[in-house]
Parts: sequence; structure tokens; C-alpha cells
Amino acid sequence: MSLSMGACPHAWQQHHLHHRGRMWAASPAFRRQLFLLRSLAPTCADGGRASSSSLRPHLMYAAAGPVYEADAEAVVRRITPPLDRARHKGQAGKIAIIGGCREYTGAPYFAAISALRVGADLSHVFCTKDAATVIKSYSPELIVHPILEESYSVRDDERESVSSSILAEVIKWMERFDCIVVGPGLGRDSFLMDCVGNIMRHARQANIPTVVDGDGLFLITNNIGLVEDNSLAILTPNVYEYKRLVQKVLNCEVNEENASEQLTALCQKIGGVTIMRKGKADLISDGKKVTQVSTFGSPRRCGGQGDILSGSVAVFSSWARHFLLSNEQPKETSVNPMVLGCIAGSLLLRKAAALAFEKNKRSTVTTDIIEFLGQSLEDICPAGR
Ligand SMILES: NC(=O)C1=CN([C@@H]2O[C@H](COP(=O)(O)OP(=O)(O)OC[C@H]3O[C@@H](n4cnc5c(N)ncnc54)[C@H](OP(=O)(O)O)[C@@H]3O)[C@@H](O)[C@H]2O)[C@@H](O)CC1
Ligand SMILES: Nc1ncnc2c1ncn2[C@@H]1O[C@H](COP(=O)(O)OP(=O)(O)OP(=O)(O)O)[C@@H](O)[C@H]1O
Ligand SMILES: [Mg+2]
Repeated sequence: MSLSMGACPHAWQQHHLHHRGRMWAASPAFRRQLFLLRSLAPTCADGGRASSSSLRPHLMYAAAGPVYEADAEAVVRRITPPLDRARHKGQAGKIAIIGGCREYTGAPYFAAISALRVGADLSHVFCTKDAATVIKSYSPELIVHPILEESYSVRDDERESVSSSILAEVIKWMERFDCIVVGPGLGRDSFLMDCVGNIMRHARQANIPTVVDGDGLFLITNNIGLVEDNSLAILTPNVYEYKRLVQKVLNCEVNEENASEQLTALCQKIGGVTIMRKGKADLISDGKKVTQVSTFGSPRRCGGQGDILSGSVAVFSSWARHFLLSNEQPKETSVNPMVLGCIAGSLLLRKAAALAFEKNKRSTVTTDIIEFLGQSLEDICPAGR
């Protein structure tokens, strides 16, 4: 299902938005709630929790540029579609993960199952043949396409034809997706990277929003043209991935004291993309302003939490896009659905991580966090509302 501007293809949009959205769009609270941001005073950059001197470096960098704390719960409430009996399968979202190779099968699984647990109807994984059986065995819920190939399995003289048939296979499905996530557990094989670059180019031509994470960020850091000027691209770098992006695009080192200006400059230099810089607080920008989500999650830093985030952001940004396309926005507001998706994904992951840690303490792993995605969303936005 692809989106056409002005069309309202979803039953949930019609019910939800026509009954509530129109009044809402006209109300003075619209700007307050859709901007959903409040300016942070330098002394409360972490939501007022910082009192110890060990937190001062964070306060300093937040103080160096304007950073807005998102009213993330309000964002989640607004963009999450109500459950409606009139809806049919697919209307709450169809997501695809491009990732999964010999080494990494967990990452694409975490991203794909998180998309389902947040509320998408269908979640696909496009991975290598080696990874496919393993990923299928984790969950019968996922639709797994064993189509990608790594260099070791392709002869030199076959490369062109294999590359074309991989692209043709993905193209068959592409138009149906509301969002794709490129990179969780993709690996860095050169042939695979070339094929995925072609898939990204096609997604862009088809106007499919694209979250770029993990090894997808390795790919685009070396081929920045793949996301340049693409307002439907979201990059979700962790600390190392961000460092590599800054070095490559801005030709300098990460500067913590100037974090918000540097993030803004990075978005502007790439042009139009939304970046969520993950860390103690998630900093989100589309080059216009910088928003943060600093709700405390968990002190456990087990691998895979970024994968939950990328799958969740894919769903929320699709929901935000549908929501905004179906609402008349006052001219003076320009809300970026990609930014709203990042804000919502960040909050949900952090809330789920907090609940999982409360239960499992030091033994908390990513699977435990995924189990709490549902409760976290229910706490903010009850299914029966
Ligand atoms: N269960 C699974 O299947 C999972 C699979 N995953 C998948 O793995 C793939 C790679 O993702 P990634 O996040 O591990 O890769 P990347 O950011 O390169 O860091 C790798 C390590 O290198 C190091 N390091 C790197 N740069 C550094 C620097 N400048 N300065 C210092 N150290 C630096 C650092 O380790 P350290 O040196 O601290 O031991 C860092 O931890 C990707 O496809 C992803 O999706 C994950 O999602 C997790 C769950
Ligand atoms: N120091 C921290 N304190 C609190 N939360 C953090 C911290 N570092 C990261 N996070 C949160 O954990 C989530 C995942 O970020 P992380 O940096 O672990 O991603 P990642 O390295 O890509 O993960 P993955 O292992 O899935 O690849 C983000 O929501 C981020 O905000
Ligand atoms: Mg990652």
C-alpha cells in the first residue's frame, strides 16, 4: 500500500480523523500538542533529574544549543490509530526489514518482531539464504524472503544477473510497504552492500520511507548520495555510527559541547533527512530543530535495543505520516512525521526497557524488553480507548 497525497485509504483514518481530527486540527491546542515540545532550560536538560556533578557534561552540551524535550507520550497518543472493527489486515502497517546474514540473525528478528508487537499487521524480512531458516525458526509470525546473497556464494561472472534478480524480487513487494528498515544484521559484504544500495534507490523512487540502521549506516556513510535530500529517510546511529557519519560528512570529530548544532549541521549537509542520535538521551533532528527524549529506560546496555527501536520507529513514522496526511494542518505548522516517529519509538523502547529491568534486573536481555512493548503502549494509549 503506497500513500497518495490527500487520499484516505484507511478506515481508521476516516473514523478517527473525521470525528476527532477535524475539531482537533482547528483547536488552539493543535499547535501545542502537535509541536509537543517544550523548551528546556539549560539546568533541566535531562528532565530535571540531574543533580550530581557526574551529569554535568550532558548538561553542558545540551546547553550549547537549543534542545527541546518532546512531550513524547502526547505524540504516541496522537499518532497511534485506534483499533477499529472496520479495518482489514495491512491497514495498521506493513513493514520490511532488509537485513540478516550468516553472522547476524538476531538483529533483523528483533526489528521485525518489534514492528509487529508495536502494532503493525505484517512484518517481512529480506535476508540471505543462510539466515532465513534461522529467522523463520524464531517466529512463525514473520514473512521471510531468503533472497540476498553474499560474495562467497556468487561467481564473478554471475554477479550482474544475480544482482538484477535480487532487485526484481524486492521490487515485486516494495510498493506494498509503508516503511522499510535497512541494515539490522545486514553485515558488510561488498556484493550485498551493492545490492542493498540498489534496493534503497528503488525505495526512494517509489517514495517508501526508509529507516537506516546498523550496517545500513555503514553503507550510506560511504555512499551518502543514497539518502541525500531524501525527506523520507531516517538515520538512527549509535555512538560509533554517529562518529563515522560526522567524520565523513562534516569532516570533523564529534563535539559534545556543540551537540545540537552539530546534529543540525549534519542533517542540513545531507539534506532533508531525519537523524536520531542514540545515547543517554536520544537527540532527534530534521535540520530545523533538535528534540530529545530523555525518559529513563534501563541501565542495561545489552545488544539489540537499537534493533527494537528501528522496527518501532518504522511503525510509528508510518502512523504519523498517515495521521498528518489526513489532517489539515494550520499553515504555520510544519510537523515532520519522521520526527514524530522517532520520538514515539524512543519513548516506547525506553518504557519497555524500564519495565523489563524492573522484572529481570541484571539478567535483562532484548527479548525481555520486546515482551513489554505491548504493556508500555497500553499504559500510554489503551487499546479500548
Ligand atoms: N543479536 C544480533 O544479531 C545483533 C546484531 N547486531 C548487528 O551487528 C552489526 C554491527 O552493529 P554494531 O552496533 O555492533 O556495530 P558498530 O557500531 O560498528 O560497533 C561494533 C563494535 O565495535 C566497536 N567500535 C566500533 N567503532 C568504534 C569506535 N570508533 N571506537 C571504539 N569502539 C568502536 C565497539 O565495540 P568495543 O570496541 O566497545 O568492544 C562496538 O560495540 C549490525 O548489523 C547490527 O545490526 C546488533 O544490532 C546487536 C544485536
Ligand atoms: N547510555 C545510555 N543510557 C540510556 N539509554 C541509552 C544509553 N545508550 C543508549 N541508550 C538507549 O538504548 C537504545 C539503543 O541505543 P544503542 O546505542 O544501544 O543502539 P545500538 O548500539 O544501535 O543497539 P544494537 O545493539 O541494537 O545495535 C536507544 O533508545 C538509546 O537511547
Ligand atoms: Mg545498532
